[in-house]
Amino acid sequence: MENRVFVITGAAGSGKTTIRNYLHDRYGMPRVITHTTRPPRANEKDGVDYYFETNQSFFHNHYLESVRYAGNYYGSSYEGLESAWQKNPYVCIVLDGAGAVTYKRKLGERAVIIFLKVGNPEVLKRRMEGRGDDTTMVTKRIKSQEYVRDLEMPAALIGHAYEIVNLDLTQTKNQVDQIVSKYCHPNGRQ
Ligand SMILES: Nc1nc2c(ncn2[C@@H]2O[C@H](COP(=O)(O)OP(=O)(O)O)[C@@H](O)[C@H]2O)c(=O)[nH]1
Ligand SMILES: Nc1ncnc2c1ncn2[C@@H]1O[C@H](COP(=O)(O)OP(=O)(O)O)[C@@H](O)[C@H]1O
Repeated sequence: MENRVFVITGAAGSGKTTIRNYLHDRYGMPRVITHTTRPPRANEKDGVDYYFETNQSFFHNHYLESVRYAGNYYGSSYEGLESAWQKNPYVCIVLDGAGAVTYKRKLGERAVIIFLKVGNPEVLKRRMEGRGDDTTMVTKRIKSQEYVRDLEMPAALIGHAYEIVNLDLTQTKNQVDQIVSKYCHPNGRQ
């Protein structure tokens, strides 16, 4: 059985974390935890949501890829991916658009990319506020070029990624189920 990493990408508030948690809860896929210098949100825990780093400690890790997003660093390590694959051949990770492109380029067929789209930026803003994000952070995020870039699927992924419009969550989960069923069969064969 070939290892796969389901990469969930899209703009802030598009539902990436929600779908990552769905893949974990419904299919038992381990979540690859990434590293960031962004301060934790009120409900976030170190080692669960992210490995929270300082501007110094961030650079002590060995990254498969890393990016700067809205003024903070984010990176995913080879070790994190390998250790998730040791637990299960199917794992999931949340990345920005640039990270998703790098995963596709480096991992080829082993990276299954799902781009979540929400056409209306007002809906995204409401979702970020609704989950309790700090208002100043939301304003900064929306002004960042990375946020604007991730509203659309990266050109390099067109034809190499699945796109789901995440408005109705039940429909989104059904579409995710259809994608997963192409790779994971109940009897364990691909
Ligand atoms: N390339 C890359 N992007 C990451 C990594 N970890 C998180 N991200 C992305 O960084 C962006 C900002 O994440 P976050 O601050 O948690 O905000 P959120 O998207 O509003 O939940 C999101 O697009 C995440 O998918 C990583 O290791 N590498
Ligand atoms: N289809 C949906 N309809 C309404 N709310 C949603 C939907 N998908 C996710 N949400 C909510 O929107 C907020 C942002 O989702 P989240 O998964 O944290 O996004 P991201 O990780 O992409 O920033 C959360 O409060 C989440 O519960």
